Amino acid sequence: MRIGHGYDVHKFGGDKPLMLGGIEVPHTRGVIAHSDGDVILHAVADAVLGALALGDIGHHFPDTDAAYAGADSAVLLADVVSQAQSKGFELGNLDVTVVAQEPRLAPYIAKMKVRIAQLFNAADDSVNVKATTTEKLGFVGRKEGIACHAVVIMKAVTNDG
Ligand SMILES: Nc1ccn([C@@H]2O[C@H](COP(=O)(O)O)[C@@H](O)[C@H]2O)c(=O)n1
Ligand SMILES: C[C@@]1(CO)OP(=O)(O)OP(=O)(O)OC[C@H]1O
Repeated sequence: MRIGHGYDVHKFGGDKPLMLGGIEVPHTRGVIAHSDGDVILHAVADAVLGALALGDIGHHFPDTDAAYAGADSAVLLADVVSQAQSKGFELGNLDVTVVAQEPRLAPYIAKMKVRIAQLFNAADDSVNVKATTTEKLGFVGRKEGIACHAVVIMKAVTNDG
């Protein structure tokens, strides 16, 4: 088993829809990013890459590469999952904490969970997504952006079935 941690931040702004956990979350503001700016999927991808000692998403999908302009982060995560499979690893479990003063995410958490599990070809109960504010403290509290932490266990694929 291998453990990995991922962390990402994106600043509110721009004119893109707000993508979080692979779904569009209705909000007055999106975030500034080279890709679609899905801070949850970026943290998750970094956690998986970390678990397998494969670097980070900036290394695999550089923000200087026009190929990733407006990229669907679900496609980037699927690529990372495929790299993990090639190394003989699959999802054990994933725990995500998204840190946002706004918008209120509780109504969308279940859908994010299902979408992320789908991207791993894993059972829904392998994935947990939770949200917290920072009680109006710091850049998140000032509603300047959204942060996300992800912790993952990747387990070796067994062929005893
Ligand atoms: N963007 C957010 C942040 C939090 N929640 C939910 O509210 C609960 C209380 O948040 P605290 O910051 O006081 O811990 C939290 O447990 C989340 O369920 C939310 O929906 N959206
Ligand atoms: C996802 C990538 C893809 O170009 O760009 P951004 O959307 O800017 O996201 P970030 O988390 O800053 O960095 C990783 C990038 O490689």
